[in-house]
Amino acid sequence: MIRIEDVSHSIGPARILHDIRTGFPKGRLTALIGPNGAGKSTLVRLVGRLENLQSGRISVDGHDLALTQTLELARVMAILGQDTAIASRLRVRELVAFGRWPHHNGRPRADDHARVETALENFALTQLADRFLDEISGGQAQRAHIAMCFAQDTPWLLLDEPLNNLDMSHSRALMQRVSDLVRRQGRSVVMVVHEINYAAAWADHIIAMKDGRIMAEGDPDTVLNQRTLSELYDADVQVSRHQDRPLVLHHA
Ligand SMILES: Nc1ncnc2c1ncn2[C@@H]1O[C@H](COP(=O)(O)OP(=O)(O)OP(=O)(O)O)[C@@H](O)[C@H]1O
Repeated sequence: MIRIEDVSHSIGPARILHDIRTGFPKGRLTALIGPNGAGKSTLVRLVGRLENLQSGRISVDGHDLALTQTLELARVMAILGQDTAIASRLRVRELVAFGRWPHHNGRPRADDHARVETALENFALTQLADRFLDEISGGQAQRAHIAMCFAQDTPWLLLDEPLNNLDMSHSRALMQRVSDLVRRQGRSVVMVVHEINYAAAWADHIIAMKDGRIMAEGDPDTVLNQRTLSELYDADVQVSRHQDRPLVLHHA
């Protein structure tokens, strides 16, 4: 479990997170939802240690994040940030291979190469593996970054808006793959999602954030109701059902 205790965060005079106390359950797919600016990315970045913790405590499977070595953390947790614009003169295969670094420290073995090829295949990137990142589309580049996270082969995956730029079929394929990781391999995934029905269809646990606070958390049936969602997004929504899961309708 990832435990988050009394975490507050400020940027300059602005308070971004207010005393967050929550947990991401182990072996589950957790979706973080909420309007733009709610603090979802900031929370994910703090958990992934891309941002320094200013107050409170975060622990991953009992290990205090503040006391964990970077290499050790990279074997436990892979993180896909929102800012994926890295060196564009890198080929797709080279980017995905970075995911193996925490395991081989610069000396890849046959198993590392095999896992890179599997990740490329899983995200339909084999044909693009020798292309440079600035020679592929935004959605293809997004898939390459996700493939790098998968190649890292960690018990925890933190994905900040992984569906960005993905078309419907690749979005569904990603959700299926993530769900497989959770259900068949017992991994734990936390993802920020804007497309609420992906959370409704696939998540085990949902955390709804607004204005730097947690507004609701629980299983999809608990969180995805008309009252909570209307308040969360300041918009009228209807909640129906499809295949025994909530289906959120927000077409005026
Ligand atoms: N570098 C920064 N300087 C000042 N304010 C920032 C900075 N980064 C984020 N913020 C502010 O922090 C708040 C939370 O941002 P954050 O990116 O965590 O929200 P979010 O819920 O992930 O939003 P989105 O859904 O739009 O990605 C916002 O009000 C944002 O304007």
